[in-house]
Amino acid sequence: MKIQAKICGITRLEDALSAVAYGADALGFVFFSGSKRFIQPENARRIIQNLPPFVQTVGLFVNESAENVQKILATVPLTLLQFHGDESPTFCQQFHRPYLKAVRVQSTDDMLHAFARYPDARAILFDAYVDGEYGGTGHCFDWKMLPEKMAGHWILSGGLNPDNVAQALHETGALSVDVSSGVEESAGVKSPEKMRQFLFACQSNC
Ligand SMILES: O=C(O)c1ccccc1NCC(=O)[C@H](O)[C@H](O)COP(=O)(O)O
Repeated sequence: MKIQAKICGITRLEDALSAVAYGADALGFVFFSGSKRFIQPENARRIIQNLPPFVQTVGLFVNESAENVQKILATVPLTLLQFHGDESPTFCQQFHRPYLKAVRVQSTDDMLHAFARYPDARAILFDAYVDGEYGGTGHCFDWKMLPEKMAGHWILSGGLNPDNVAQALHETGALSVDVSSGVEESAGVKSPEKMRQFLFACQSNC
């Protein structure tokens, strides 16, 4: 099975084009003003307009107001929404768009409950829990916490990089991965070489 990979925290067109050239399936745009990778909606729109048509464009939100999510949706052609805060199922559903729900993992129960709580999510994204931070931390969670059987689609995230992604895929059986800081030169600036290595490792895992 082909491993699907999302490169998150895109802020520059050249990074988006490199990621796609190396085989990324999805690009993430962070609309959370507390992030070092925040992108203005107009800039995200300009980048997305220059992408080939079949690349998924993921808009990432953290406890944003519904009004602001709607405003961003009116400007930016997003194919998927990613809710990375404490959003309720009702909140996530109201936009009538496919969505991912991120869970910052502290226990196996957290993961099992997420599938029950967000049954209509396209996938649950499992990320590391770091106190006081919502994401993009560069930390892994303990993959041993992953349950034997998942109730739906899921994405492995948190602290992945070119050096550990093959091992992560091998140990967890993940079919979809997400990375941000592990393929960066500095916050919000991606490294073409790290993205190439990361995506090559994913593709070699088929
Ligand atoms: O990337 C951010 O700055 C960020 C900030 C607040 C909430 C979520 C954020 N990123 C979400 C992602 O999907 C990241 O790719 C995910 O957290 C993994 O990040 P990393 O451990 O740096 O690979």
